[in-house]
Amino acid sequence: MEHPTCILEKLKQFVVSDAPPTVYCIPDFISEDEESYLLQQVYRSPKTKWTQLSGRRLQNWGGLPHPKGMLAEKIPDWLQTYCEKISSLGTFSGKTANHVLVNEYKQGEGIMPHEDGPLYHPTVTTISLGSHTLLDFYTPVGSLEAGPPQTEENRYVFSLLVKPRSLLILQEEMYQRLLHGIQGCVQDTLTDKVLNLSASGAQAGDTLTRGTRVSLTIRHVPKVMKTKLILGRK
Ligand SMILES: O=C(O)CCC(=O)C(=O)O
Ligand SMILES: [Fe+2]
Repeated sequence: MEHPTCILEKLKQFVVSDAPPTVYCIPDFISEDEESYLLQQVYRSPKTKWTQLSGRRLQNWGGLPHPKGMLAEKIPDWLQTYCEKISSLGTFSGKTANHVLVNEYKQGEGIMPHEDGPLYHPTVTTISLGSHTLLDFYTPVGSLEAGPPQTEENRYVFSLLVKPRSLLILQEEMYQRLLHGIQGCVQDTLTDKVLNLSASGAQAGDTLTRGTRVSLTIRHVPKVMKTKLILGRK
């Protein structure tokens, strides 16, 4: 097998050079057949795996991350394959991803700007299925770059066009400092604020209509509990 750092070196061509360190956008990371297969598996999961939130629904695989440690649960083979494939790129400092969030956004749905936080290794990797989206980035509240006033609009800095079948990798400043979110809209009109326009074969002024997008957010949770602690027992 190739050494992970050599692979990460090869991935350098996919770095979005106008963005802060570091974001990789890797087009066609999976084939159309893999995309169909993964969608089939997502929708074949038991209904009870879904949690409905406002503006999206999700499946959590691998356990619930917790400051005291995640009680690890087995990740099904159809996801484990991709955890291993992505980890073999060297994305998690030699560790293997052990947590997957499946998010489903219907047309017009999104996710509020947020940070992924300290329970994860500071790398987030995302495989997109079914539709493109625009991932928007924001400076944190209280940083001096935006405003005043510190409205969401003033804190907005740029977007990335995330295509179906692509792999997105965020690390360092892109993970640790900026917030990310997805506007709940039906159409995206691309502007020069989309930093990976040309690399994704798009142009400012293009209008893209969203469909249902399913994303696989694949991460590594460093703190894992080996055994279940039985709390509150007398
Ligand atoms: O759907 C996406 O690409 C983003 C998901 C996300 O930000 C999260 O689950 O924390
Ligand atoms: Fe996130």
